[in-house]
Amino acid sequence: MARGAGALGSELFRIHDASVVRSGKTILHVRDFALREGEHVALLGPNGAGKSTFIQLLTREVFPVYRDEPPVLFRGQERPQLAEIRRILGIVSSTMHEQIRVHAPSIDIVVGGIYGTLGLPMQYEVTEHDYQRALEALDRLGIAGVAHQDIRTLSTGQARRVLIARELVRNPKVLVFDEPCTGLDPEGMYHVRESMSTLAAEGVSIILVTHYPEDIVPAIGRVLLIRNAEVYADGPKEQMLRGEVLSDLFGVPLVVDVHEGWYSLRGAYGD
Ligand SMILES: Nc1ncnc2c1ncn2[C@@H]1O[C@H](COP(=O)(O)OP(=O)(O)OP(=O)(O)O)[C@@H](O)[C@H]1O
Repeated sequence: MARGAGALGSELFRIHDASVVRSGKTILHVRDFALREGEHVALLGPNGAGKSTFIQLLTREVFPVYRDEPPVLFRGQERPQLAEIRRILGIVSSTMHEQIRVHAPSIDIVVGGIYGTLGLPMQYEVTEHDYQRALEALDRLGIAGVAHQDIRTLSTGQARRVLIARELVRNPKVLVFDEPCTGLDPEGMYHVRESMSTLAAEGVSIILVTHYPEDIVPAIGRVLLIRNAEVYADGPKEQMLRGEVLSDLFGVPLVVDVHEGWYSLRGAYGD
């Protein structure tokens, strides 16, 4: 199995022979998958392939069909505490961005990440230490300067980074980026991809879910291709992100261009 570059820590997740069934239909089957601390992986595939279901298997939001041998393990445990998973794993998604309708300083949104609320928590007393942690998280992403600015007045790229900081504030070991560039303009995409690169370099494991090779930052060395409820291929990026492989995955003729570790995809019209 391919691994990302750099020293890898202990095993975080293992899936073996896991099937998720809905309405009598298998919507995902995973034969073998393991992720170690510090490893980065991208899940790429068409709409409805099973990518989100894969993530929900890891976060235990969906459960596989029962087998005597447990199909999903977290740090070797069959029944981990959900709070333990939540402590080490953060999720950044475009849908969360859509939920931000309040006018609030960015730092309050980040402090909310400590308590699991969207803005400042009502039932807890926020401490000076919480604000300090929030400021550090914003600073890691290069946007400490917007801490006291209303999140609704930020550019899309800045606002998305505030949401990344909201996850980062709990110091997760793994960050899931679920279609993180959906709805962003080029400035937003640039900064979100840059943030993924920065965090990967700092040793946070990145699990990226995407439809686009452009999101797969150079630090991510391993790609799982998901199609028709199965892991169609799992291996080094250089082997997975090839024109003929992706043409087969998406069912249309595609060409892949590579420039200094960044990949892009275009249609092979008339080729
Ligand atoms: N409760 C359910 N009952 C029946 N089918 C379901 C149910 N939940 C999900 N599915 C189906 O399972 C399949 C996999 O869904 P999933 O959301 O994991 O795909 P995805 O690869 O994340 O798609 P997208 O790229 O569009 O987000 C889809 O075809 C979906 O319609």
